[in-house]
Amino acid sequence: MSLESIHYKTGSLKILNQRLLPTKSVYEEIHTIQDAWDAIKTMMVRGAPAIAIVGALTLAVELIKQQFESKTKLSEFVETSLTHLKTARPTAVNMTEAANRLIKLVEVLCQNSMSVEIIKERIIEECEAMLKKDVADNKSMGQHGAKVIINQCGNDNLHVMTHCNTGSLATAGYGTAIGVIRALHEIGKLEHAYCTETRPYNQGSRLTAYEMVHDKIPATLIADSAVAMTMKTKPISAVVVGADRVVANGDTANKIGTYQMAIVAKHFGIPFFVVSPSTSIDLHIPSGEDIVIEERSHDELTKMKGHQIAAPGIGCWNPAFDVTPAELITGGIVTEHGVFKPEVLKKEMEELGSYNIRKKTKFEN
Ligand SMILES: CSC[C@H]1O[C@H](OP(=O)(O)O)[C@H](O)[C@@H]1O
Repeated sequence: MSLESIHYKTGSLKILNQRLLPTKSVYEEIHTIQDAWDAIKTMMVRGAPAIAIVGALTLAVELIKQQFESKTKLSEFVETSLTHLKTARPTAVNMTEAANRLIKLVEVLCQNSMSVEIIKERIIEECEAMLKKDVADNKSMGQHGAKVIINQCGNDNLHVMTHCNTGSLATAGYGTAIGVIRALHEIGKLEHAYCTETRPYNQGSRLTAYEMVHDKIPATLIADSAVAMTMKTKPISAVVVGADRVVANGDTANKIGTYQMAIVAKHFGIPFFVVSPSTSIDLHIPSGEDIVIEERSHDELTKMKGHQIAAPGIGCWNPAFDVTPAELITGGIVTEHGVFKPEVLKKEMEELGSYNIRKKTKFEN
């Protein structure tokens, strides 16, 4: 059975409490928008696509249990709820993309002659559709990514390195960068995967290692500081990472540590791939300098499971993400529509029309 971070049926949402993995597998009920906001903020659920999907499904759960006396009241509730959810974590664009898309939908529907109840049902349908679409997009990226890695790196004996967690625990299932690793494994082309522990939240050691063992994918856990040594001494074919926000010139915000992996990969001539659904692509931001980088609690550095591991009183800086410049994404950006070089991403995505070009001129958080 595949790992699922989200258990949803109409009127009921439960999420796997990822703070307790890998030792405990506990699903928590999400009843309200504030429950979802808290779960996202405290990283009970994390991963750019999963955050947006949990946010949208929470709206669906809230809508199903409420009656609205007017279209205005319904529209106001949808907008207020989604606007709040956008504030939980600033760097990943997926929650913002979903929120803006749903707010636009309810505005358009309310201009129609539909009843409040019909509009409510349409919004719920749109939220629920995100689950299946995410898995379909991930499997499409898995195929595109596997094909491009085989084309660029050889047909077998592939050793692939990844960072953080981008699998079933970061999405509705299958994963983005880990989806490419799964696709290579499924066709017998993956010799070995290497996953970094990904300090300080340890998405790699706690979550990716858990997924690799669960799926019986041959993998080795390494310290973040062992990336260069691993690339020097092991036959690493490619590096595949996820994305929280890919911007118009291809610069990509991803988990802290991605940038230095890209620099080391460049040094060793190892192709570096970003795997990102179009829901993580924000063409409104021209380059990486304008991406808001979340800074998290110093406790994530100074404590581990509540135990003090750093001298009390030490200053800390804990950015949760960094920005990899497009020129270091040497393999390409893998999307559900295909693989694009960073320099043509904006043009290709606009031509595909798969991206809702938002009309706002100001940058969105
Ligand atoms: C497909 S998940 C994308 C992205 O999200 C993760 O961040 P976090 O665990 O803080 O939510 C990580 O940056 C992944 O690459």
